[in-house]
Amino acid sequence: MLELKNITFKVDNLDGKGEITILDNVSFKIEQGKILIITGPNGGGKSTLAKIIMGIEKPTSGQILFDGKDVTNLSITERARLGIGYAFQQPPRFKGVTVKKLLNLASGNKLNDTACCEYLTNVGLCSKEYLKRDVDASLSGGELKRIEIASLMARNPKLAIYDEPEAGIDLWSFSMLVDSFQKFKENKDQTVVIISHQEKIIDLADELMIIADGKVQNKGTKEEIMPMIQGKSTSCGCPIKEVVLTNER
Ligand SMILES: Nc1ncnc2c1ncn2[C@@H]1O[C@H](COP(=O)(O)OP(=O)(O)OP(=O)(O)O)[C@@H](O)[C@H]1O
Repeated sequence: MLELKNITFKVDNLDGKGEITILDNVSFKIEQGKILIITGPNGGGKSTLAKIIMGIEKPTSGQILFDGKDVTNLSITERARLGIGYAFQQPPRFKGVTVKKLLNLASGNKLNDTACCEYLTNVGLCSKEYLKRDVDASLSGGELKRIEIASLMARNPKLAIYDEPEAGIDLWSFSMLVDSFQKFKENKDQTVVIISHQEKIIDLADELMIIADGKVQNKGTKEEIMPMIQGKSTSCGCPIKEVVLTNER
C-alpha cells in the first residue's frame, strides 16, 4: 500500500557551503493492514521520513507510491484526501477551535458528545469538559498530544502515522493508548506507522525498522530485528540498545 523508492533528503549547510544528507537512499514497503514500528537513535531521520510521507517535506530525490499511485509531487492536502494522516511529534495548537470541533473536522462527520468521548477515552481523556476547551496554550503538553492522537483516530485514514505517541504521556494514559493500538492490530483495517522508542509499542510491530544515520539499518519482524539490535553500537558509540529500551515503563 505504501512504497518508498530511494528517498534522499538533503538540506543546505548553515554556513552556505555544501549540503547535509538527512535521509540517504531510503527504500521500503508496507503492506495493507500491517503495523510498522520505526525506531532508532535520536536524530537518525525518523520524523523527517514521516514528514516526507505526509508531504510536509519534499524529498531531494526518490519516489513515493501510495496504493500504486505516485504521490511524490502531491501536496499535504492531496495526500490527506487519498487517505494519509499524520500525528505530529510536537502537535500544533489551534486557537479558537474547541476539542469537539477538532474531532468533528478530523472525522468529517458531526459527532455527538458520546462519540467524541470514546475517541478521548482511547487516549485516557474521558471528561466531557475537554470537549469545550480550546486547543490552545491552556492545554498541557500531554493533553495536547493526546488530543492530537485522538483526532487522528477520529480521522481514521487508510494510512495513519504516529510520531512518538508516547512523548509526554503519563503511565495510565500510555497504557490505554497501547490498548487502542492493540485494537488496530486485531482489526487489520488500517495500516499504521508508529515512530517510537517504547518497548511496549515495539511489541505491537508486524514489522520493525531501524533508522540510523539517515539510512534503513534493518527491517524485519520484531523477532528478527530485536536480537540484532542488542548490544550493537551506532556510529557515535551510543548503544542502540539503550535508545530502544531505556524508556521502558
Ligand atoms: N530542515 C533541516 N535543516 C537542518 N537539519 C535538519 C532539518 N531537518 C532535520 N534536520 C536534522 O536531521 C536529523 C534527523 O532529524 P529527525 O527529526 O528526522 O530525527 P529523529 O530520528 O526523528 O530524532 P528523534 O528520535 O530525536 O525524534 C537531525 O539531526 C536534525 O537536526
